[in-house]
Amino acid sequence: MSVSDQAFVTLATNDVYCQGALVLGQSLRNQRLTRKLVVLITPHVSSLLRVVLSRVFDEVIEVNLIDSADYIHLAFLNRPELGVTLTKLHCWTLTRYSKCVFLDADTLVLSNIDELFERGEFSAAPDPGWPDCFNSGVFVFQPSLETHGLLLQHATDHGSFDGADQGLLNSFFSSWSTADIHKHLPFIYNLSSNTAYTYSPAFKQFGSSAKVVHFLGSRKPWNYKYNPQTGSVLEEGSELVTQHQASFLKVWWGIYHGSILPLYESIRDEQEHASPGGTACLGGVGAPCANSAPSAEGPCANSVPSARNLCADSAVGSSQAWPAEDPSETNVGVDETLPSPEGGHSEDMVGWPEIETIAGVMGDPLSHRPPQLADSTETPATSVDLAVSISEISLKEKVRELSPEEERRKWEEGRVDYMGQDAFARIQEKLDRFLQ
Ligand SMILES: O=c1ccn([C@@H]2O[C@H](COP(=O)(O)OP(=O)(O)O[C@H]3O[C@H](CO)[C@@H](O)[C@H](O)[C@H]3O)[C@@H](O)[C@H]2O)c(=O)[nH]1
Ligand SMILES: [Mn+2]
Repeated sequence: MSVSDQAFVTLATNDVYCQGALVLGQSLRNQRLTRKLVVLITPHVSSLLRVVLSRVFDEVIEVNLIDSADYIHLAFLNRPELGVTLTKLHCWTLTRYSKCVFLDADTLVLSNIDELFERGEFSAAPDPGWPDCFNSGVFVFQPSLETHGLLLQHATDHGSFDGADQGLLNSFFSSWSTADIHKHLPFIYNLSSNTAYTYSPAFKQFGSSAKVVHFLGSRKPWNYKYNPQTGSVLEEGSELVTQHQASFLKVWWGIYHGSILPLYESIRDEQEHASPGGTACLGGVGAPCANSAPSAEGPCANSVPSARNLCADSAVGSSQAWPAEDPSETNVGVDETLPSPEGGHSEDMVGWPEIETIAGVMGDPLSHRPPQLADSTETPATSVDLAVSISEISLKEKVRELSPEEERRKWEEGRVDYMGQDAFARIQEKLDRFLQ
Protein backbone atom coordinates (compact mmCIF):
# COMPACT_ATOMS: atom_id res chain seq x y z
CA MET A 1 0.00 0.00 0.00
CA SER A 2 1.56 3.29 -0.96
CA VAL A 3 0.88 6.52 0.88
CA SER A 4 1.41 9.52 -1.34
CA ASP A 5 1.08 12.22 1.29
CA GLN A 6 3.97 10.99 3.40
CA ALA A 7 7.64 11.06 2.53
CA PHE A 8 11.18 10.16 3.47
CA VAL A 9 13.29 13.30 3.21
CA THR A 10 17.02 13.88 3.08
CA LEU A 11 19.38 16.74 2.34
CA ALA A 12 22.50 17.19 0.25
CA THR A 13 24.15 20.58 -0.12
CA ASN A 14 26.95 19.43 -2.40
CA ASP A 15 27.91 16.67 -4.81
CA VAL A 16 29.78 14.75 -2.14
CA TYR A 17 26.83 14.43 0.23
CA CYS A 18 24.73 13.58 -2.86
CA GLN A 19 26.60 10.28 -3.02
CA GLY A 20 25.32 9.50 0.46
CA ALA A 21 21.81 10.63 -0.43
CA LEU A 22 21.82 8.34 -3.47
CA VAL A 23 22.80 5.28 -1.44
CA LEU A 24 20.26 6.16 1.25
CA GLY A 25 17.50 6.60 -1.34
CA GLN A 26 18.38 3.32 -2.99
CA SER A 27 18.51 1.55 0.38
CA LEU A 28 14.95 2.75 1.06
CA ARG A 29 13.82 1.56 -2.38
CA ASN A 30 15.34 -1.83 -1.65
CA GLN A 31 13.03 -2.19 1.37
CA ARG A 32 9.55 -2.09 -0.20
CA LEU A 33 9.25 1.66 -0.40
CA THR A 34 5.67 2.83 0.26
CA ARG A 35 6.29 6.54 0.76
CA LYS A 36 7.59 9.28 -1.52
CA LEU A 37 11.31 9.94 -1.62
CA VAL A 38 12.37 13.58 -1.43
CA VAL A 39 15.82 15.14 -1.49
CA LEU A 40 16.46 18.78 -0.66
CA ILE A 41 19.43 20.25 -2.51
CA THR A 42 21.05 23.67 -2.68
CA PRO A 43 22.31 25.56 -5.74
CA HIS A 44 25.79 24.06 -5.28
CA VAL A 45 24.62 20.68 -6.48
CA SER A 46 25.70 20.07 -10.07
CA SER A 47 23.38 19.39 -12.97
CA LEU A 48 24.73 15.87 -13.37
CA LEU A 49 23.97 15.01 -9.78
CA ARG A 50 20.48 16.49 -10.14
CA VAL A 51 19.89 14.09 -12.99
CA VAL A 52 21.24 11.12 -11.05
CA LEU A 53 19.22 12.06 -7.95
CA SER A 54 16.06 12.28 -10.02
CA ARG A 55 16.48 8.61 -10.98
CA VAL A 56 16.31 7.58 -7.35
CA PHE A 57 14.15 10.27 -5.73
CA ASP A 58 10.58 11.20 -6.59
CA GLU A 59 11.31 14.83 -5.88
CA VAL A 60 14.53 16.80 -6.10
CA ILE A 61 13.79 20.14 -4.51
CA GLU A 62 16.15 23.05 -4.51
CA VAL A 63 16.12 25.22 -1.45
CA ASN A 64 18.15 28.38 -1.58
CA LEU A 65 19.49 30.05 1.50
CA ILE A 66 20.08 33.29 -0.31
CA ASP A 67 16.41 33.44 -1.17
CA SER A 68 15.46 33.14 2.49
CA ALA A 69 13.72 35.90 4.36
CA ASP A 70 15.84 38.83 5.50
CA TYR A 71 15.67 38.16 9.19
CA ILE A 72 17.45 34.88 8.58
CA HIS A 73 20.23 36.77 6.87
CA LEU A 74 20.57 39.10 9.77
CA ALA A 75 20.86 36.34 12.28
CA PHE A 76 23.20 34.14 10.35
CA LEU A 77 25.29 36.47 8.29
CA ASN A 78 28.24 36.01 10.61
CA ARG A 79 27.73 32.33 11.12
CA PRO A 80 28.54 30.68 7.80
CA GLU A 81 28.88 27.27 9.42
CA LEU A 82 25.17 27.32 10.17
CA GLY A 83 24.21 27.28 6.51
CA VAL A 84 23.63 23.57 6.46
CA THR A 85 21.62 23.81 9.64
CA LEU A 86 19.24 26.26 8.08
CA THR A 87 18.86 24.05 5.10
CA LYS A 88 17.75 21.07 7.18
CA LEU A 89 15.06 23.23 8.75
CA HIS A 90 13.58 23.76 5.29
CA CYS A 91 12.13 20.26 5.49
CA TRP A 92 9.26 21.75 7.51
CA THR A 93 8.17 23.62 4.36
CA LEU A 94 7.19 20.40 2.59
CA THR A 95 3.55 20.99 3.44
CA ARG A 96 2.21 18.85 0.60
CA TYR A 97 3.10 15.96 2.91
CA SER A 98 1.19 15.37 6.13
CA LYS A 99 4.07 13.60 7.85
CA CYS A 100 7.69 12.87 6.99
CA VAL A 101 10.72 11.03 8.24
CA PHE A 102 13.97 12.94 7.85
CA LEU A 103 17.16 10.92 7.39
CA ASP A 104 20.68 12.36 7.17
CA ALA A 105 22.47 11.66 3.90
CA ASP A 106 24.99 9.58 5.87
CA THR A 107 22.39 7.07 7.00
CA LEU A 108 21.64 3.68 5.47
CA VAL A 109 18.36 1.80 5.78
CA LEU A 110 18.68 -1.94 6.38
CA SER A 111 15.02 -2.94 6.67
CA ASN A 112 11.59 -1.46 6.14
CA ILE A 113 10.90 1.39 8.58
CA ASP A 114 7.33 2.32 7.63
CA GLU A 115 6.26 1.95 11.26
CA LEU A 116 8.03 5.25 11.96
CA PHE A 117 5.06 6.99 10.35
CA GLU A 118 2.93 5.85 13.28
CA ARG A 119 4.96 8.17 15.51
CA GLY A 120 4.18 11.84 15.99
CA GLU A 121 6.28 14.98 15.83
CA PHE A 122 8.91 15.17 17.20
CA SER A 123 10.27 11.64 17.47
CA ALA A 124 13.96 10.82 17.41
CA ALA A 125 16.48 8.43 18.92
CA PRO A 126 18.91 9.31 21.72
CA ASP A 127 22.29 10.69 20.77
CA PRO A 128 24.98 8.21 21.75
CA GLY A 129 27.19 11.02 23.03
CA TRP A 130 24.55 12.52 25.34
CA PRO A 131 21.46 10.34 25.56
CA ASP A 132 19.26 13.08 27.10
CA CYS A 133 19.59 14.79 23.74
CA PHE A 134 18.24 13.26 20.58
CA ASN A 135 20.36 12.75 17.50
CA SER A 136 19.00 14.80 14.62
CA GLY A 137 20.07 12.33 11.93
CA VAL A 138 16.73 10.50 11.96
CA PHE A 139 13.47 12.13 13.04
CA VAL A 140 9.73 12.10 12.46
CA PHE A 141 8.20 15.51 11.78
CA GLN A 142 5.08 17.19 10.50
CA PRO A 143 5.66 19.81 7.83
CA SER A 144 4.16 23.14 8.80
CA LEU A 145 5.04 26.67 7.77
CA GLU A 146 4.18 27.78 11.25
CA THR A 147 6.67 25.40 12.85
CA HIS A 148 9.23 26.36 10.21
CA GLY A 149 8.80 30.02 11.13
CA LEU A 150 8.99 29.27 14.85
CA LEU A 151 12.19 27.26 14.34
CA LEU A 152 13.83 30.10 12.42
CA GLN A 153 12.67 32.56 15.04
CA HIS A 154 14.10 30.33 17.74
CA ALA A 155 17.39 30.24 15.84
CA THR A 156 17.39 34.02 15.59
CA ASP A 157 16.61 34.49 19.27
CA HIS A 158 18.68 31.74 20.86
CA GLY A 159 21.15 30.43 18.29
CA SER A 160 22.24 26.83 18.65
CA PHE A 161 24.27 25.39 21.48
CA ASP A 162 26.31 23.21 19.16
CA GLY A 163 26.35 25.66 16.28
CA ALA A 164 24.31 23.29 14.13
CA ASP A 165 20.84 21.84 13.72
CA GLN A 166 21.05 19.22 16.45
CA GLY A 167 21.56 21.80 19.21
CA LEU A 168 18.85 24.01 17.80
CA LEU A 169 16.31 21.23 17.45
CA ASN A 170 17.06 19.91 20.93
CA SER A 171 16.45 23.27 22.51
CA PHE A 172 13.30 23.81 20.42
CA PHE A 173 11.83 20.38 21.18
CA SER A 174 13.19 20.56 24.71
CA SER A 175 10.63 18.29 26.34
CA TRP A 176 11.68 15.37 24.15
CA SER A 177 13.63 13.58 26.88
CA THR A 178 10.86 13.66 29.47
CA ALA A 179 7.41 14.28 27.99
CA ASP A 180 6.43 11.27 25.91
CA ILE A 181 8.25 7.96 25.68
CA HIS A 182 6.61 7.28 22.28
CA LYS A 183 8.75 10.04 20.89
CA HIS A 184 11.90 8.19 21.92
CA LEU A 185 12.75 6.10 18.90
CA PRO A 186 14.61 2.91 19.72
CA PHE A 187 18.33 3.10 19.05
CA ILE A 188 17.99 0.56 16.22
CA TYR A 189 16.47 3.38 14.12
CA ASN A 190 19.64 5.44 14.40
CA LEU A 191 22.50 3.14 15.24
CA SER A 192 25.77 5.02 15.06
CA SER A 193 28.16 2.78 13.21
CA ASN A 194 31.24 3.94 15.07
CA THR A 195 29.98 4.04 18.65
CA ALA A 196 28.38 0.60 18.71
CA TYR A 197 31.61 -0.91 20.00
CA THR A 198 31.48 1.14 23.20
CA TYR A 199 28.83 -1.26 24.50
CA SER A 200 29.75 -4.44 22.66
CA PRO A 201 27.52 -6.87 24.58
CA ALA A 202 24.46 -4.74 23.72
CA PHE A 203 25.56 -4.62 20.12
CA LYS A 204 25.92 -8.38 20.16
CA GLN A 205 22.46 -8.74 21.65
CA PHE A 206 20.55 -6.16 19.59
CA GLY A 207 22.82 -5.16 16.71
CA SER A 208 21.28 -7.62 14.29
CA SER A 209 17.93 -5.84 14.60
CA ALA A 210 19.42 -2.52 13.47
CA LYS A 211 17.17 -0.86 10.91
CA VAL A 212 19.02 2.37 10.21
CA VAL A 213 22.77 2.80 10.47
CA HIS A 214 24.18 6.30 10.84
CA PHE A 215 27.77 6.99 9.83
CA LEU A 216 27.99 10.01 12.06
CA GLY A 217 31.24 11.80 12.65
CA SER A 218 33.80 13.19 10.26
CA ARG A 219 34.66 9.97 8.41
CA LYS A 220 31.91 9.05 5.98
CA PRO A 221 31.56 5.90 3.85
CA TRP A 222 32.57 7.83 0.73
CA ASN A 223 35.92 8.62 2.37
CA TYR A 224 36.87 4.94 2.18
CA LYS A 225 37.86 3.01 -0.89
CA TYR A 226 36.15 -0.11 -2.13
CA ASN A 227 37.40 -3.18 -3.91
CA PRO A 228 34.56 -4.38 -6.14
CA GLN A 229 36.28 -7.69 -6.81
CA THR A 230 36.52 -8.78 -3.22
CA GLY A 231 33.67 -6.63 -1.92
CA SER A 232 35.93 -5.26 0.77
CA VAL A 233 36.27 -1.76 2.09
CA LEU A 234 39.81 -0.49 2.15
CA GLU A 235 41.03 1.28 5.23
CA GLU A 236 43.48 4.07 5.03
CA GLY A 237 46.30 4.74 7.44
CA SER A 238 46.23 3.21 10.85
CA GLU A 239 42.63 4.01 11.60
CA LEU A 240 40.88 1.17 13.31
CA VAL A 241 37.62 0.11 11.75
CA THR A 242 35.64 -2.21 13.96
CA GLN A 243 34.12 -5.33 12.53
CA HIS A 244 30.58 -3.94 12.82
CA GLN A 245 31.60 -0.74 11.14
CA ALA A 246 33.29 -2.67 8.34
CA SER A 247 30.17 -4.73 7.72
CA PHE A 248 27.96 -1.62 7.47
CA LEU A 249 30.50 0.06 5.19
CA LYS A 250 30.37 -2.99 2.94
CA VAL A 251 26.60 -2.72 2.64
CA TRP A 252 26.92 0.96 1.75
CA TRP A 253 29.54 0.30 -0.92
CA GLY A 254 27.64 -2.72 -2.21
CA ILE A 255 24.70 -0.45 -3.00
CA TYR A 256 26.94 2.25 -4.41
CA HIS A 257 28.69 -0.18 -6.70
CA GLY A 258 25.67 -2.26 -7.59
CA SER A 259 23.03 0.43 -8.12
CA ILE A 260 24.47 3.93 -8.17
CA LEU A 261 27.47 3.54 -10.47
CA PRO A 262 25.28 1.90 -13.15
CA LEU A 263 23.09 5.02 -13.01
CA TYR A 264 26.04 7.19 -13.97
CA GLU A 265 26.84 4.75 -16.73
CA SER A 266 23.34 4.71 -18.15
CA ILE A 267 23.03 8.48 -18.02
CA ARG A 268 26.33 8.81 -19.82
CA ASP A 269 25.19 6.31 -22.43
CA GLU A 270 21.95 8.20 -22.94
CA GLN A 271 23.86 11.42 -23.34
CA GLU A 272 26.19 9.90 -25.89
CA HIS A 273 23.22 8.53 -27.73
CA ALA A 274 21.40 11.86 -27.65
CA SER A 275 24.34 13.83 -29.00
CA PRO A 276 26.59 11.51 -30.99
CA GLY A 277 28.73 14.41 -32.19
CA GLY A 278 30.69 14.25 -28.98
CA THR A 279 29.11 17.31 -27.40
CA ALA A 280 27.25 15.27 -24.87
CA CYS A 281 26.38 17.42 -21.92
CA LEU A 282 26.99 14.86 -19.25
CA GLY A 283 29.00 12.19 -20.95
CA GLY A 284 32.07 14.10 -21.91
CA VAL A 285 35.08 14.79 -19.82
CA GLY A 286 34.94 17.93 -17.74
CA ALA A 287 32.18 19.98 -16.31
CA PRO A 288 28.82 18.79 -17.54
CA CYS A 289 26.94 21.53 -19.32
CA ALA A 290 29.28 24.10 -17.89
CA ASN A 291 30.12 25.78 -21.14
CA SER A 292 26.74 25.68 -22.66
CA ALA A 293 24.44 26.72 -19.88
CA PRO A 294 25.18 30.44 -19.81
CA SER A 295 24.75 30.72 -23.56
CA ALA A 296 21.26 30.72 -24.95
CA GLU A 297 22.43 28.71 -27.96
CA GLY A 298 24.35 26.05 -26.09
CA PRO A 299 23.30 22.46 -26.59
CA CYS A 300 21.75 22.33 -23.15
CA ALA A 301 20.33 25.79 -23.06
CA ASN A 302 16.74 24.99 -23.82
CA SER A 303 16.57 22.31 -21.28
CA VAL A 304 18.09 24.13 -18.37
CA PRO A 305 14.91 25.46 -16.81
CA SER A 306 13.62 22.00 -16.17
CA ALA A 307 15.80 19.17 -15.04
CA ARG A 308 13.11 16.84 -16.24
CA ASN A 309 14.25 17.75 -19.73
CA LEU A 310 17.88 18.22 -19.05
CA CYS A 311 20.05 17.79 -22.07
CA ALA A 312 17.88 16.46 -24.82
CA ASP A 313 15.28 14.20 -23.34
CA SER A 314 17.60 12.14 -21.31
CA ALA A 315 14.70 10.46 -19.56
CA VAL A 316 15.52 12.44 -16.48
CA GLY A 317 11.94 12.59 -15.43
CA SER A 318 11.58 8.94 -14.76
CA SER A 319 11.10 8.39 -11.10
CA GLN A 320 10.71 4.69 -11.18
CA ALA A 321 12.54 2.57 -8.70
CA TRP A 322 15.97 1.73 -9.85
CA PRO A 323 16.01 -2.03 -9.75
CA ALA A 324 18.08 -3.43 -6.96
CA GLU A 325 20.97 -5.30 -8.40
CA ASP A 326 23.24 -7.91 -7.09
CA PRO A 327 26.53 -6.06 -6.64
CA SER A 328 28.49 -9.13 -7.62
CA GLU A 329 26.86 -9.15 -11.03
CA THR A 330 27.73 -5.62 -11.92
CA ASN A 331 31.16 -5.11 -13.26
CA VAL A 332 31.72 -1.42 -13.38
CA GLY A 333 35.01 0.00 -14.37
CA VAL A 334 36.35 -2.71 -16.65
CA ASP A 335 34.91 -0.98 -19.67
CA GLU A 336 38.07 0.16 -21.37
CA THR A 337 36.13 2.25 -23.84
CA LEU A 338 35.21 4.85 -21.27
CA PRO A 339 36.67 8.25 -22.00
CA SER A 340 39.93 8.97 -20.24
CA PRO A 341 40.09 11.96 -18.00
CA GLU A 342 42.22 14.89 -19.03
CA GLY A 343 44.98 13.56 -16.89
CA GLY A 344 45.57 12.75 -13.30
CA HIS A 345 44.64 9.11 -12.94
CA SER A 346 47.10 6.30 -12.94
CA GLU A 347 47.08 4.04 -15.96
CA ASP A 348 44.94 1.24 -14.69
CA MET A 349 42.28 3.66 -13.60
CA VAL A 350 39.32 4.27 -15.81
CA GLY A 351 38.46 7.93 -15.46
CA TRP A 352 34.97 9.15 -14.98
CA PRO A 353 33.78 12.55 -15.94
CA GLU A 354 34.43 14.98 -13.19
CA ILE A 355 31.20 15.84 -11.50
CA GLU A 356 31.18 19.57 -11.15
CA THR A 357 28.80 22.13 -9.87
CA ILE A 358 27.33 24.96 -11.83
CA ALA A 359 25.74 26.78 -8.99
CA GLY A 360 22.58 28.68 -9.68
CA VAL A 361 22.10 27.52 -13.24
CA MET A 362 19.26 25.21 -12.46
CA GLY A 363 16.09 26.16 -10.73
CA ASP A 364 13.92 23.75 -8.81
CA PRO A 365 13.92 20.83 -11.23
CA LEU A 366 10.23 20.35 -10.74
CA SER A 367 8.98 23.88 -10.68
CA HIS A 368 9.95 25.11 -14.15
CA ARG A 369 11.37 28.25 -12.66
CA PRO A 370 13.55 30.22 -15.04
CA PRO A 371 17.24 29.55 -14.60
CA GLN A 372 19.20 31.94 -12.42
CA LEU A 373 21.99 32.54 -14.83
CA ALA A 374 23.27 35.63 -13.10
CA ASP A 375 25.53 33.96 -10.58
CA SER A 376 26.10 30.76 -12.44
CA THR A 377 29.87 30.92 -12.48
CA GLU A 378 30.63 32.65 -9.24
CA THR A 379 30.04 30.19 -6.50
CA PRO A 380 32.91 27.87 -5.67
CA ALA A 381 32.11 24.40 -6.83
CA THR A 382 32.67 21.24 -4.92
CA SER A 383 33.15 18.46 -7.35
CA VAL A 384 33.61 14.76 -6.94
CA ASP A 385 36.38 12.86 -8.59
CA LEU A 386 35.13 9.37 -9.15
CA ALA A 387 37.93 6.94 -9.94
CA VAL A 388 36.92 3.45 -10.97
CA SER A 389 39.34 0.66 -11.71
CA ILE A 390 39.01 -3.08 -11.72
CA SER A 391 40.14 -3.34 -8.15
CA GLU A 392 39.38 -0.02 -6.57
CA ILE A 393 36.66 2.61 -6.49
CA SER A 394 37.21 5.91 -4.75
CA LEU A 395 35.48 9.24 -4.43
CA LYS A 396 37.47 12.37 -3.87
CA GLU A 397 36.21 15.80 -3.04
CA LYS A 398 37.63 18.72 -4.95
CA VAL A 399 36.94 22.40 -4.52
CA ARG A 400 37.30 24.43 -7.66
CA GLU A 401 39.52 27.45 -7.12
CA LEU A 402 37.95 30.80 -7.91
CA SER A 403 39.70 33.14 -10.30
CA PRO A 404 41.02 36.38 -8.72
CA GLU A 405 38.22 38.17 -10.55
CA GLU A 406 35.59 35.89 -9.01
CA GLU A 407 37.24 36.28 -5.59
CA ARG A 408 37.01 40.03 -5.74
CA ARG A 409 33.39 40.02 -6.85
CA LYS A 410 32.48 37.63 -4.05
CA TRP A 411 34.17 39.86 -1.51
CA GLU A 412 32.47 42.97 -2.89
CA GLU A 413 29.08 41.32 -2.68
CA GLY A 414 29.70 40.63 0.97
CA ARG A 415 29.98 36.87 0.52
CA VAL A 416 32.92 36.41 2.82
CA ASP A 417 34.39 33.08 3.82
CA TYR A 418 35.21 33.96 7.42
CA MET A 419 36.25 30.45 8.31
CA GLY A 420 38.34 29.72 5.27
CA GLN A 421 40.35 31.85 2.93
CA ASP A 422 39.01 35.16 4.21
CA ALA A 423 39.86 34.27 7.78
CA PHE A 424 41.78 36.99 9.57
CA ALA A 425 44.95 34.91 9.79
CA ARG A 426 45.04 34.47 6.01
CA ILE A 427 44.40 38.12 5.34
CA GLN A 428 47.19 39.00 7.77
CA GLU A 429 49.45 36.59 5.91
CA LYS A 430 48.67 38.32 2.60
CA LEU A 431 49.28 41.75 4.10
CA ASP A 432 52.61 40.63 5.54
CA ARG A 433 53.66 39.27 2.19
CA PHE A 434 52.63 42.52 0.49
CA LEU A 435 54.48 44.70 2.99
CA GLN A 436 57.73 42.76 2.83
O1 LIG B 1 28.33 19.75 3.85
C1 LIG B 1 27.29 19.20 4.24
C2 LIG B 1 27.13 18.77 5.56
C3 LIG B 1 25.95 18.16 5.92
N1 LIG B 1 24.93 17.97 5.02
C4 LIG B 1 23.65 17.36 5.41
O2 LIG B 1 23.47 17.51 6.81
C5 LIG B 1 23.50 16.23 7.44
C6 LIG B 1 24.20 16.33 8.80
O3 LIG B 1 25.61 16.37 8.65
P1 LIG B 1 26.52 15.12 9.03
O4 LIG B 1 27.85 15.31 8.42
O5 LIG B 1 25.78 13.88 8.71
O6 LIG B 1 26.61 15.30 10.60
P2 LIG B 1 26.88 14.10 11.65
O7 LIG B 1 28.26 13.62 11.48
O8 LIG B 1 25.80 13.11 11.54
O9 LIG B 1 26.79 14.90 13.06
C7 LIG B 1 25.78 15.22 13.97
O10 LIG B 1 25.69 16.63 14.08
C8 LIG B 1 25.01 17.29 13.03
C9 LIG B 1 24.99 18.77 13.32
O11 LIG B 1 24.25 19.05 14.48
C10 LIG B 1 23.61 16.74 12.88
O12 LIG B 1 23.02 17.34 11.74
C11 LIG B 1 23.66 15.25 12.69
O13 LIG B 1 22.36 14.72 12.55
C12 LIG B 1 24.39 14.63 13.88
O14 LIG B 1 24.41 13.23 13.76
C13 LIG B 1 24.17 15.33 6.40
O15 LIG B 1 23.91 13.97 6.59
C14 LIG B 1 23.61 15.86 5.13
O16 LIG B 1 22.28 15.44 4.95
C15 LIG B 1 25.11 18.38 3.72
O17 LIG B 1 24.23 18.19 2.89
N2 LIG B 1 26.28 18.99 3.36
MN1 LIG C 1 24.79 12.39 9.91
